[in-house]
Amino acid sequence: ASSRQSHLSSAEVKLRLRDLIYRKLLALGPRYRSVVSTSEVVQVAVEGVDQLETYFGAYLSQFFCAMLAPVTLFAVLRFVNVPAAAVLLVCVPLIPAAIAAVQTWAKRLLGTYWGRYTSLGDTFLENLQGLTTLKVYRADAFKQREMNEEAERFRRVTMRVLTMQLNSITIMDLVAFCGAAAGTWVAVTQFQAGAVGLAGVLFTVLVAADFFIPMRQLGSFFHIAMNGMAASEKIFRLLDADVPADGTLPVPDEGPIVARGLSFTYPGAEGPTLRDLDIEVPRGSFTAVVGRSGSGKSTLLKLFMRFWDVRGGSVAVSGTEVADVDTDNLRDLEGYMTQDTHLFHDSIRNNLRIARLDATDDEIEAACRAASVHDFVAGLPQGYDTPVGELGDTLSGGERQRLGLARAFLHDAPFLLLDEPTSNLDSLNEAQVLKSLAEGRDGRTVLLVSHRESTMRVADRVFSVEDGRLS
Ligand SMILES: Nc1ncnc2c1ncn2[C@@H]1O[C@H](COP(=O)(O)OP(=O)(O)OP(=O)(O)O)[C@@H](O)[C@H]1O
Repeated sequence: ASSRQSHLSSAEVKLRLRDLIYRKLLALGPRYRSVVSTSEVVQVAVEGVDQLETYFGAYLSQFFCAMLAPVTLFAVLRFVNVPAAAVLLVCVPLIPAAIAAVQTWAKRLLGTYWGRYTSLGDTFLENLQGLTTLKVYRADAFKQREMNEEAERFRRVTMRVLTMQLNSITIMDLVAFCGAAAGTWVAVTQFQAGAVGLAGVLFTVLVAADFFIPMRQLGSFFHIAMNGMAASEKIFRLLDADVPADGTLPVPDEGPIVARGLSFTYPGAEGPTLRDLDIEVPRGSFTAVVGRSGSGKSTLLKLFMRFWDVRGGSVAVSGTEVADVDTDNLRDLEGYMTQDTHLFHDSIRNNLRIARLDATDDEIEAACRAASVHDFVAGLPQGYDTPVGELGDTLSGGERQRLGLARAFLHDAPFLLLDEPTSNLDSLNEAQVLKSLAEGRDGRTVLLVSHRESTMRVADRVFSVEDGRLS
Protein backbone atom coordinates (compact mmCIF):
# COMPACT_ATOMS: atom_id res chain seq x y z
CA ALA A 1 0.00 0.00 0.00
CA SER A 2 2.89 2.33 0.83
CA SER A 3 4.56 1.71 -2.55
CA ARG A 4 1.28 2.22 -4.34
CA GLN A 5 0.57 5.49 -2.57
CA SER A 6 4.13 6.69 -3.20
CA HIS A 7 3.83 5.87 -6.85
CA LEU A 8 0.43 7.57 -7.19
CA SER A 9 1.54 10.72 -5.41
CA SER A 10 4.74 11.03 -7.45
CA ALA A 11 2.78 10.41 -10.65
CA GLU A 12 0.46 13.24 -9.64
CA VAL A 13 3.39 15.57 -8.94
CA LYS A 14 5.08 14.68 -12.23
CA LEU A 15 1.92 15.30 -14.19
CA ARG A 16 1.37 18.62 -12.48
CA LEU A 17 4.95 19.77 -12.98
CA ARG A 18 4.95 18.87 -16.67
CA ASP A 19 1.65 20.67 -17.05
CA LEU A 20 3.11 23.77 -15.34
CA ILE A 21 6.19 23.68 -17.58
CA TYR A 22 4.02 23.35 -20.67
CA ARG A 23 1.75 26.23 -19.63
CA LYS A 24 4.75 28.38 -18.78
CA LEU A 25 6.19 27.83 -22.24
CA LEU A 26 2.88 28.74 -23.83
CA ALA A 27 2.72 31.88 -21.70
CA LEU A 28 6.29 32.86 -22.56
CA GLY A 29 5.61 32.24 -26.23
CA PRO A 30 8.36 33.09 -28.70
CA ARG A 31 10.48 34.72 -25.98
CA TYR A 32 11.01 31.41 -24.10
CA ARG A 33 14.47 31.06 -25.61
CA SER A 34 15.67 34.11 -23.73
CA VAL A 35 14.94 32.17 -20.51
CA VAL A 36 15.93 28.62 -21.38
CA SER A 37 17.35 26.72 -24.34
CA THR A 38 15.17 24.29 -26.27
CA SER A 39 17.13 21.19 -25.28
CA GLU A 40 17.12 22.25 -21.63
CA VAL A 41 13.33 22.42 -21.71
CA VAL A 42 13.23 18.89 -23.10
CA GLN A 43 15.74 17.62 -20.53
CA VAL A 44 14.14 19.14 -17.46
CA ALA A 45 10.61 18.31 -18.57
CA VAL A 46 11.45 14.67 -19.25
CA GLU A 47 14.48 13.45 -17.28
CA GLY A 48 14.43 16.26 -14.67
CA VAL A 49 10.81 15.65 -13.71
CA ASP A 50 11.44 11.89 -13.67
CA GLN A 51 14.28 12.40 -11.22
CA LEU A 52 11.86 14.07 -8.84
CA GLU A 53 9.93 10.79 -8.64
CA THR A 54 12.43 9.44 -6.08
CA TYR A 55 12.05 12.58 -4.00
CA PHE A 56 8.28 12.47 -3.85
CA GLY A 57 7.74 8.73 -4.29
CA ALA A 58 10.45 7.33 -2.03
CA TYR A 59 12.29 9.97 -0.05
CA LEU A 60 9.36 11.82 1.53
CA SER A 61 7.52 8.68 2.70
CA GLN A 62 10.80 7.18 3.92
CA PHE A 63 11.44 10.38 5.83
CA PHE A 64 8.41 9.82 8.07
CA CYS A 65 9.24 6.13 8.43
CA ALA A 66 12.82 6.99 9.44
CA MET A 67 11.57 9.47 12.05
CA LEU A 68 8.98 7.12 13.55
CA ALA A 69 10.85 3.79 13.51
CA PRO A 70 13.64 4.56 16.04
CA VAL A 71 11.23 6.29 18.42
CA THR A 72 8.77 3.38 18.25
CA LEU A 73 11.57 0.83 18.75
CA PHE A 74 12.88 2.86 21.66
CA ALA A 75 9.42 2.93 23.26
CA VAL A 76 9.31 -0.89 23.07
CA LEU A 77 12.96 -1.62 23.93
CA ARG A 78 13.05 0.57 27.02
CA PHE A 79 10.85 -2.01 28.77
CA VAL A 80 13.52 -4.62 28.06
CA ASN A 81 16.82 -2.77 28.39
CA VAL A 82 16.93 0.99 28.98
CA PRO A 83 20.72 1.63 28.56
CA ALA A 84 20.93 -0.26 25.24
CA ALA A 85 17.76 1.46 23.99
CA ALA A 86 19.24 4.87 24.94
CA VAL A 87 22.58 4.15 23.21
CA LEU A 88 20.83 3.03 20.04
CA LEU A 89 18.55 6.07 20.01
CA VAL A 90 21.44 8.46 20.55
CA CYS A 91 23.44 6.91 17.66
CA VAL A 92 20.62 7.20 15.10
CA PRO A 93 20.96 11.01 14.51
CA LEU A 94 24.58 10.42 13.46
CA ILE A 95 23.26 9.28 10.08
CA PRO A 96 21.43 12.55 9.23
CA ALA A 97 24.48 14.36 10.60
CA ALA A 98 26.63 12.45 8.09
CA ILE A 99 24.15 13.31 5.32
CA ALA A 100 24.24 16.99 6.27
CA ALA A 101 28.05 16.91 6.25
CA VAL A 102 28.20 15.85 2.59
CA GLN A 103 25.21 17.91 1.52
CA THR A 104 26.98 21.19 0.71
CA TRP A 105 29.59 19.38 -1.34
CA ALA A 106 26.96 17.16 -2.97
CA LYS A 107 24.80 20.15 -3.87
CA ARG A 108 27.65 21.87 -5.68
CA LEU A 109 28.60 18.66 -7.44
CA LEU A 110 25.05 17.97 -8.56
CA GLY A 111 24.73 21.56 -9.78
CA THR A 112 27.80 20.96 -11.97
CA TYR A 113 26.39 17.58 -13.06
CA TRP A 114 23.11 19.13 -14.30
CA GLY A 115 24.94 22.05 -15.90
CA ARG A 116 27.12 19.65 -17.93
CA TYR A 117 24.16 17.40 -18.73
CA THR A 118 22.06 20.21 -20.20
CA SER A 119 25.00 21.75 -22.01
CA LEU A 120 25.80 18.37 -23.61
CA GLY A 121 22.15 18.15 -24.66
CA ASP A 122 22.36 21.65 -26.16
CA THR A 123 25.45 20.81 -28.14
CA PHE A 124 24.00 17.53 -29.36
CA LEU A 125 20.75 19.11 -30.54
CA GLU A 126 22.56 22.00 -32.18
CA ASN A 127 25.03 19.76 -34.01
CA LEU A 128 22.25 17.48 -35.16
CA GLN A 129 20.25 20.40 -36.51
CA GLY A 130 23.32 21.82 -38.23
CA LEU A 131 24.56 18.47 -39.57
CA THR A 132 24.18 19.49 -43.21
CA THR A 133 26.31 22.61 -42.65
CA LEU A 134 28.89 20.59 -40.75
CA LYS A 135 29.05 18.05 -43.57
CA VAL A 136 29.28 20.74 -46.25
CA TYR A 137 32.27 22.34 -44.54
CA ARG A 138 33.62 18.96 -43.45
CA ALA A 139 33.60 20.25 -39.90
CA ASP A 140 31.78 17.18 -38.56
CA ALA A 141 34.96 15.48 -37.36
CA PHE A 142 35.99 18.62 -35.51
CA LYS A 143 32.56 18.96 -33.90
CA GLN A 144 32.63 15.27 -33.04
CA ARG A 145 35.92 15.77 -31.20
CA GLU A 146 34.43 18.73 -29.36
CA MET A 147 31.40 16.67 -28.41
CA ASN A 148 33.60 13.78 -27.29
CA GLU A 149 35.47 16.13 -24.99
CA GLU A 150 32.21 17.50 -23.60
CA ALA A 151 30.88 13.97 -23.16
CA GLU A 152 34.09 13.01 -21.37
CA ARG A 153 33.66 15.96 -18.98
CA PHE A 154 30.11 14.81 -18.35
CA ARG A 155 31.31 11.23 -17.77
CA ARG A 156 33.86 12.47 -15.25
CA VAL A 157 31.32 14.49 -13.29
CA THR A 158 28.93 11.51 -13.37
CA MET A 159 31.67 9.32 -11.88
CA ARG A 160 32.28 11.96 -9.19
CA VAL A 161 28.58 11.96 -8.34
CA LEU A 162 28.59 8.16 -8.09
CA THR A 163 31.76 8.23 -5.96
CA MET A 164 30.20 10.82 -3.66
CA GLN A 165 27.07 8.68 -3.33
CA LEU A 166 29.08 5.50 -2.66
CA ASN A 167 31.33 7.22 -0.12
CA SER A 168 28.47 8.70 1.73
CA ILE A 169 26.60 5.36 1.74
CA THR A 170 29.76 3.76 3.16
CA ILE A 171 29.88 6.38 5.93
CA MET A 172 26.21 5.80 6.70
CA ASP A 173 26.79 2.03 6.77
CA LEU A 174 29.67 2.52 9.17
CA VAL A 175 27.52 4.67 11.46
CA ALA A 176 24.68 2.13 11.27
CA PHE A 177 26.90 -0.91 11.98
CA CYS A 178 28.88 0.82 14.73
CA GLY A 179 25.66 2.07 16.33
CA ALA A 180 24.12 -1.41 16.24
CA ALA A 181 27.38 -2.84 17.61
CA ALA A 182 27.41 -0.27 20.44
CA GLY A 183 23.82 -1.15 21.41
CA THR A 184 24.63 -4.88 21.26
CA TRP A 185 27.77 -4.37 23.33
CA VAL A 186 25.79 -2.50 26.03
CA ALA A 187 23.15 -5.28 26.06
CA VAL A 188 25.84 -8.00 26.41
CA THR A 189 27.55 -6.05 29.24
CA GLN A 190 24.19 -5.75 30.97
CA PHE A 191 23.65 -9.48 30.52
CA GLN A 192 27.05 -10.24 32.10
CA ALA A 193 26.16 -7.97 35.00
CA GLY A 194 22.89 -9.90 35.32
CA ALA A 195 20.74 -6.82 34.62
CA VAL A 196 18.91 -8.53 31.69
CA GLY A 197 18.12 -12.11 30.81
CA LEU A 198 19.09 -14.02 27.65
CA ALA A 199 15.77 -13.24 25.97
CA GLY A 200 16.35 -9.52 26.60
CA VAL A 201 19.83 -9.62 24.97
CA LEU A 202 18.61 -11.58 21.98
CA PHE A 203 15.71 -9.16 21.50
CA THR A 204 18.07 -6.15 21.70
CA VAL A 205 20.50 -7.71 19.20
CA LEU A 206 17.66 -8.49 16.80
CA VAL A 207 16.13 -4.99 16.85
CA ALA A 208 19.45 -3.07 17.04
CA ALA A 209 19.90 -3.05 13.25
CA ASP A 210 16.29 -1.95 12.71
CA PHE A 211 16.99 1.24 14.59
CA PHE A 212 19.26 2.27 11.71
CA ILE A 213 17.86 0.58 8.62
CA PRO A 214 15.07 3.14 7.92
CA MET A 215 17.46 6.08 8.41
CA ARG A 216 20.11 4.35 6.33
CA GLN A 217 17.52 3.77 3.59
CA LEU A 218 16.56 7.43 3.84
CA GLY A 219 20.21 8.30 3.30
CA SER A 220 20.41 6.36 0.05
CA PHE A 221 17.14 7.83 -1.22
CA PHE A 222 18.42 11.24 -0.23
CA HIS A 223 21.28 11.11 -2.70
CA ILE A 224 19.06 10.07 -5.57
CA ALA A 225 16.47 12.63 -4.47
CA MET A 226 19.14 15.33 -4.38
CA ASN A 227 19.77 14.72 -8.03
CA GLY A 228 16.11 15.47 -8.65
CA MET A 229 16.32 18.49 -6.38
CA ALA A 230 19.23 19.86 -8.44
CA ALA A 231 17.05 19.36 -11.53
CA SER A 232 14.18 21.06 -9.74
CA GLU A 233 16.26 24.24 -9.46
CA LYS A 234 16.30 24.38 -13.23
CA ILE A 235 12.60 23.58 -13.36
CA PHE A 236 11.76 26.35 -10.90
CA ARG A 237 14.00 28.84 -12.67
CA LEU A 238 11.83 28.29 -15.73
CA LEU A 239 8.59 28.31 -13.76
CA ASP A 240 9.59 31.52 -11.96
CA ALA A 241 10.43 33.37 -15.16
CA ASP A 242 8.46 36.58 -15.47
CA VAL A 243 5.59 36.42 -17.87
CA PRO A 244 4.18 39.76 -18.89
CA ALA A 245 0.59 40.07 -17.82
CA ASP A 246 -1.95 39.32 -20.51
CA GLY A 247 -3.95 42.26 -21.73
CA THR A 248 -7.69 42.11 -21.25
CA LEU A 249 -9.15 44.83 -23.42
CA PRO A 250 -11.06 43.88 -26.56
CA VAL A 251 -10.08 45.98 -29.54
CA PRO A 252 -12.42 47.08 -32.31
CA ASP A 253 -11.34 46.17 -35.78
CA GLU A 254 -11.25 49.66 -37.22
CA GLY A 255 -8.28 51.85 -36.27
CA PRO A 256 -4.64 51.92 -37.38
CA ILE A 257 -1.49 50.50 -35.80
CA VAL A 258 0.54 53.42 -34.50
CA ALA A 259 4.03 53.43 -33.01
CA ARG A 260 5.18 56.60 -31.24
CA GLY A 261 8.69 57.28 -29.98
CA LEU A 262 9.36 53.55 -30.17
CA SER A 263 12.73 52.43 -28.81
CA PHE A 264 13.68 48.85 -28.10
CA THR A 265 16.72 47.01 -26.80
CA TYR A 266 16.89 43.20 -26.73
CA PRO A 267 17.68 41.73 -23.31
CA GLY A 268 21.45 41.44 -23.00
CA ALA A 269 22.10 43.45 -26.19
CA GLU A 270 24.59 46.30 -26.01
CA GLY A 271 22.68 48.98 -27.85
CA PRO A 272 19.09 49.67 -28.90
CA THR A 273 17.72 48.04 -32.04
CA LEU A 274 14.99 50.64 -32.55
CA ARG A 275 15.38 54.30 -31.63
CA ASP A 276 12.61 56.81 -31.24
CA LEU A 277 10.64 55.56 -34.19
CA ASP A 278 7.25 56.95 -35.30
CA ILE A 279 5.17 55.04 -37.78
CA GLU A 280 1.49 54.78 -38.60
CA VAL A 281 -0.16 51.96 -40.54
CA PRO A 282 -3.67 53.19 -41.48
CA ARG A 283 -6.48 50.67 -41.94
CA GLY A 284 -6.75 49.49 -45.52
CA SER A 285 -3.29 50.67 -46.53
CA PHE A 286 -0.47 48.72 -48.12
CA THR A 287 2.54 49.87 -46.16
CA ALA A 288 6.08 48.73 -46.81
CA VAL A 289 9.01 49.06 -44.45
CA VAL A 290 12.31 48.76 -46.23
CA GLY A 291 15.84 48.94 -44.97
CA ARG A 292 19.16 47.23 -44.86
CA SER A 293 19.66 43.86 -43.21
CA GLY A 294 19.81 44.24 -39.43
CA SER A 295 18.18 47.69 -39.43
CA GLY A 296 15.37 46.49 -37.14
CA LYS A 297 12.48 45.79 -39.56
CA SER A 298 11.58 42.34 -38.18
CA THR A 299 11.89 43.69 -34.64
CA LEU A 300 9.25 46.28 -35.46
CA LEU A 301 6.81 43.54 -36.54
CA LYS A 302 7.60 41.49 -33.41
CA LEU A 303 6.72 44.48 -31.25
CA PHE A 304 3.49 44.95 -33.19
CA MET A 305 2.73 41.27 -32.47
CA ARG A 306 3.78 41.78 -28.81
CA PHE A 307 6.37 39.00 -28.92
CA TRP A 308 8.40 41.44 -26.85
CA ASP A 309 7.16 44.16 -24.58
CA VAL A 310 7.63 47.77 -25.54
CA ARG A 311 9.68 49.63 -22.94
CA GLY A 312 10.33 53.00 -24.61
CA GLY A 313 7.49 54.74 -26.44
CA SER A 314 4.24 53.06 -27.39
CA VAL A 315 2.57 50.77 -29.91
CA ALA A 316 -1.19 51.00 -30.14
CA VAL A 317 -3.79 49.12 -32.19
CA SER A 318 -7.01 51.03 -32.76
CA GLY A 319 -5.96 53.40 -29.99
CA THR A 320 -5.23 50.69 -27.37
CA GLU A 321 -1.70 49.85 -26.21
CA VAL A 322 -0.78 46.34 -27.46
CA ALA A 323 0.17 45.36 -23.90
CA ASP A 324 -3.43 46.03 -22.82
CA VAL A 325 -5.06 44.18 -25.69
CA ASP A 326 -6.39 40.71 -25.00
CA THR A 327 -3.77 38.41 -26.60
CA ASP A 328 -6.30 36.20 -28.43
CA ASN A 329 -7.96 39.34 -29.73
CA LEU A 330 -4.59 40.64 -30.93
CA ARG A 331 -3.82 37.37 -32.74
CA ASP A 332 -7.22 37.53 -34.44
CA LEU A 333 -6.51 41.07 -35.57
CA GLU A 334 -2.98 40.54 -36.79
CA GLY A 335 -1.93 37.78 -39.16
CA TYR A 336 1.83 37.33 -39.19
CA MET A 337 4.22 35.58 -41.48
CA THR A 338 7.78 35.09 -40.26
CA GLN A 339 10.91 34.95 -42.38
CA ASP A 340 11.19 31.19 -41.84
CA THR A 341 7.99 29.38 -42.61
CA HIS A 342 7.55 26.59 -40.09
CA LEU A 343 5.76 23.62 -41.60
CA PHE A 344 4.73 20.69 -39.42
CA HIS A 345 5.30 17.06 -40.32
CA ASP A 346 1.80 16.75 -41.74
CA SER A 347 -0.17 17.18 -44.94
CA ILE A 348 -0.29 20.50 -46.82
CA ARG A 349 -3.97 20.84 -45.98
CA ASN A 350 -3.42 20.37 -42.24
CA ASN A 351 -0.49 22.77 -42.27
CA LEU A 352 -2.71 25.43 -43.81
CA ARG A 353 -5.65 24.68 -41.52
CA ILE A 354 -3.57 25.73 -38.52
CA ALA A 355 -4.48 29.29 -39.48
CA ARG A 356 -8.21 28.57 -39.43
CA LEU A 357 -9.44 25.21 -38.19
CA ASP A 358 -12.87 25.50 -39.80
CA ALA A 359 -11.56 26.58 -43.22
CA THR A 360 -13.31 24.79 -46.09
CA ASP A 361 -11.40 23.20 -48.96
CA ASP A 362 -12.56 26.05 -51.22
CA GLU A 363 -11.18 28.65 -48.84
CA ILE A 364 -7.86 26.81 -48.61
CA GLU A 365 -7.69 26.67 -52.41
CA ALA A 366 -8.49 30.40 -52.72
CA ALA A 367 -5.70 31.28 -50.25
CA CYS A 368 -3.28 29.10 -52.21
CA ARG A 369 -4.28 30.75 -55.48
CA ALA A 370 -3.62 34.17 -53.97
CA ALA A 371 -0.19 32.96 -52.85
CA SER A 372 0.53 31.46 -56.32
CA VAL A 373 0.95 27.98 -54.93
CA HIS A 374 -2.31 26.29 -55.93
CA ASP A 375 -1.05 25.05 -59.31
CA PHE A 376 1.97 23.49 -57.66
CA VAL A 377 -0.11 21.73 -54.99
CA ALA A 378 -2.76 20.60 -57.46
CA GLY A 379 -0.01 19.04 -59.59
CA LEU A 380 1.20 16.80 -56.76
CA PRO A 381 -0.05 13.16 -56.88
CA GLN A 382 -1.72 13.52 -53.48
CA GLY A 383 -2.61 17.20 -53.92
CA TYR A 384 -3.47 18.93 -50.67
CA ASP A 385 -3.02 15.63 -48.76
CA THR A 386 0.69 15.45 -49.63
CA PRO A 387 2.82 15.12 -46.50
CA VAL A 388 5.49 17.81 -46.39
CA GLY A 389 8.09 15.91 -44.30
CA GLU A 390 9.92 17.16 -41.25
CA LEU A 391 10.00 20.99 -41.30
CA GLY A 392 8.67 20.84 -44.85
CA ASP A 393 11.84 19.11 -46.01
CA THR A 394 10.30 17.73 -49.21
CA LEU A 395 9.51 21.22 -50.51
CA SER A 396 11.68 23.94 -51.97
CA GLY A 397 12.32 27.16 -50.03
CA GLY A 398 10.03 29.12 -52.37
CA GLU A 399 7.23 26.53 -52.11
CA ARG A 400 7.44 26.60 -48.34
CA GLN A 401 7.31 30.37 -48.38
CA ARG A 402 4.28 30.49 -50.64
CA LEU A 403 2.50 27.97 -48.40
CA GLY A 404 3.37 30.20 -45.43
CA LEU A 405 1.84 33.12 -47.28
CA ALA A 406 -1.28 31.10 -48.13
CA ARG A 407 -1.56 30.26 -44.44
CA ALA A 408 -1.34 33.95 -43.52
CA PHE A 409 -4.05 34.76 -46.11
CA LEU A 410 -6.26 32.00 -44.74
CA HIS A 411 -5.97 33.44 -41.26
CA ASP A 412 -8.16 36.23 -42.58
CA ALA A 413 -7.02 38.83 -40.06
CA PRO A 414 -7.70 42.52 -40.84
CA PHE A 415 -3.95 43.25 -40.51
CA LEU A 416 -1.40 41.17 -42.39
CA LEU A 417 2.16 41.61 -41.11
CA LEU A 418 4.54 39.98 -43.56
CA ASP A 419 8.25 39.61 -42.96
CA GLU A 420 10.14 39.21 -46.24
CA PRO A 421 7.32 37.10 -47.76
CA THR A 422 8.92 36.92 -51.19
CA SER A 423 12.60 36.55 -50.34
CA ASN A 424 12.78 32.98 -51.71
CA LEU A 425 10.63 33.54 -54.81
CA ASP A 426 11.71 34.01 -58.40
CA SER A 427 10.72 37.30 -59.99
CA LEU A 428 7.66 35.82 -61.75
CA ASN A 429 6.22 34.34 -58.56
CA GLU A 430 7.14 37.44 -56.61
CA ALA A 431 5.31 39.67 -59.07
CA GLN A 432 2.21 37.41 -58.87
CA VAL A 433 2.24 37.38 -55.05
CA LEU A 434 2.69 41.14 -54.80
CA LYS A 435 -0.08 41.65 -57.34
CA SER A 436 -2.51 39.51 -55.38
CA LEU A 437 -1.48 41.30 -52.21
CA ALA A 438 -2.08 44.70 -53.76
CA GLU A 439 -5.28 43.85 -55.63
CA GLY A 440 -6.86 41.01 -53.71
CA ARG A 441 -6.41 42.14 -50.16
CA ASP A 442 -10.08 42.90 -49.89
CA GLY A 443 -9.91 45.76 -47.39
CA ARG A 444 -7.15 44.16 -45.37
CA THR A 445 -4.24 46.22 -44.17
CA VAL A 446 -0.87 44.94 -45.30
CA LEU A 447 2.38 45.82 -43.57
CA LEU A 448 5.23 44.30 -45.47
CA VAL A 449 8.86 44.28 -44.47
CA SER A 450 11.43 43.78 -47.16
CA HIS A 451 14.75 44.88 -48.51
CA ARG A 452 13.63 44.44 -52.11
CA GLU A 453 12.84 47.42 -54.26
CA SER A 454 10.03 45.56 -56.04
CA THR A 455 7.87 45.88 -52.93
CA MET A 456 8.18 49.66 -52.97
CA ARG A 457 6.47 49.79 -56.35
CA VAL A 458 3.26 48.11 -55.18
CA ALA A 459 2.96 49.67 -51.71
CA ASP A 460 1.08 52.92 -51.25
CA ARG A 461 3.21 54.00 -48.29
CA VAL A 462 6.90 53.26 -47.91
CA PHE A 463 8.99 53.81 -44.81
CA SER A 464 12.69 53.35 -44.76
CA VAL A 465 14.45 52.22 -41.60
CA GLU A 466 18.12 52.70 -41.06
CA ASP A 467 19.94 51.67 -37.95
CA GLY A 468 16.71 51.53 -35.95
CA ARG A 469 15.48 54.98 -37.07
CA LEU A 470 13.17 56.16 -39.82
CA SER A 471 15.27 57.76 -42.53
N1 LIG B 1 16.55 37.91 -30.01
C1 LIG B 1 17.50 38.84 -30.21
N2 LIG B 1 18.38 39.15 -29.24
C2 LIG B 1 19.32 40.09 -29.42
N3 LIG B 1 19.46 40.80 -30.56
C3 LIG B 1 18.63 40.54 -31.57
C4 LIG B 1 17.60 39.55 -31.45
N4 LIG B 1 16.93 39.52 -32.63
C5 LIG B 1 17.51 40.45 -33.43
N5 LIG B 1 18.52 41.08 -32.80
C6 LIG B 1 19.36 42.15 -33.33
O1 LIG B 1 18.54 43.25 -33.67
C7 LIG B 1 18.95 43.86 -34.88
C8 LIG B 1 17.78 43.99 -35.83
O2 LIG B 1 17.33 42.70 -36.18
P1 LIG B 1 16.08 42.49 -37.14
O3 LIG B 1 15.86 41.04 -37.30
O4 LIG B 1 14.97 43.32 -36.66
O5 LIG B 1 16.67 43.13 -38.48
P2 LIG B 1 16.05 43.16 -39.95
O6 LIG B 1 16.07 44.57 -40.40
O7 LIG B 1 14.73 42.46 -39.99
O8 LIG B 1 17.13 42.33 -40.75
P3 LIG B 1 16.95 41.30 -41.99
O9 LIG B 1 16.52 42.13 -43.17
O10 LIG B 1 18.33 40.77 -42.19
O11 LIG B 1 15.97 40.28 -41.58
C9 LIG B 1 20.09 43.00 -35.42
O12 LIG B 1 21.29 43.70 -35.17
C10 LIG B 1 20.05 41.73 -34.62
O13 LIG B 1 21.36 41.28 -34.35
